[in-house]
Amino acid sequence: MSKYGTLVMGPAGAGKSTFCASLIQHLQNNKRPAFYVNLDPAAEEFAFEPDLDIKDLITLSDVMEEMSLGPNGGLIYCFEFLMDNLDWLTDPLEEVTDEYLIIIDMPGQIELYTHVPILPGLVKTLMRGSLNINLCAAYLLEATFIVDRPKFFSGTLSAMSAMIMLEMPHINILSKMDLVKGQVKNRDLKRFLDPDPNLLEDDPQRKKKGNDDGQDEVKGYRDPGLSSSVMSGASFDRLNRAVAQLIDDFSMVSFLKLDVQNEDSLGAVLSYIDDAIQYHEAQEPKEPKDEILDSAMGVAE
Ligand SMILES: Nc1nc2c(ncn2[C@@H]2O[C@H](COP(=O)(O)OP(=O)(O)OP(=O)(O)O)[C@@H](O)[C@H]2O)c(=O)[nH]1
Ligand SMILES: [Mg+2]
Repeated sequence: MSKYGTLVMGPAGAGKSTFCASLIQHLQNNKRPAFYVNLDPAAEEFAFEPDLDIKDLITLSDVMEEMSLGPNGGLIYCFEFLMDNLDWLTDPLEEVTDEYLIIIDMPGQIELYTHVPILPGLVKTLMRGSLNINLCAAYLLEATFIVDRPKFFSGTLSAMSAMIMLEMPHINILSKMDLVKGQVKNRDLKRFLDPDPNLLEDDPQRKKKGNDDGQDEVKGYRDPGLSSSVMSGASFDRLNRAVAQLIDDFSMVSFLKLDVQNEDSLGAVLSYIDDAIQYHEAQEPKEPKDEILDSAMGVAE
């Protein structure tokens, strides 16, 4: 029997848990079951109670207190502990049947997705061996990043880094679209959904900074603040262009739009996840048949 799931990842506050909750609600509205796994050992509140919660195994606050670690070191410790106790995760997942969408809510510490080699091992356990879950990564980046173009490319680079490190079906999502509604023209938005390195050349902020720099030079004064002295110089521009070019050369990252308040938007993202994991191919056409039979026999729902 196959199993199906999505691993919801992305930087801190990108909207991962909100997306998980909205997706579960959307699945329920469409009579599809979800199995919700929380792997964030610091998460406190949930719109839907997780079916499996890492806090029943280990909590970040206990680790920080008992091991005298900070939040990031503590999180890595929690994941190492999880990897040493994988039965806690794999045993209940063995029981999950193929109609379920397993939704795994991850923490937001970016080092987990970039350079700590824990996630590839976890993904391998979930996707191979006896569990054999058809798993798709859903990497969220919040749409407000598009206001600051260098920041957008830096976020896109982290998405690409996760794609390369995890080697699994992967979709990237621009979350919190409601926050940029009306602020970006559709034509411009397309250049973010399919990242265009020329966005940096056309950056209104850069042009403005350029002018500001010019004035500073005339006055022989430079603001000692980090943002103007380091983050707007020619080398910073060159670095950003190199990052954008790298992303373009790999041609791997494109984004889907997500507005969690909008059922159509959730439905569209879900259909990409379903396609990536081939969910529908495996489903027995039992429900429609039952419905036809029921209606033929005059059985009320
Ligand atoms: N306007 C708006 N706010 C959102 C949306 N999604 C999440 N938020 C808010 O953004 C904040 C972070 O949302 P979470 O869902 O907790 O984000 P997360 O990625 O799970 O955060 P961490 O687990 O801490 O990394 C919360 O205050 C949410 O209410 C959205 O689609 N639109
Ligand atoms: Mg969260």
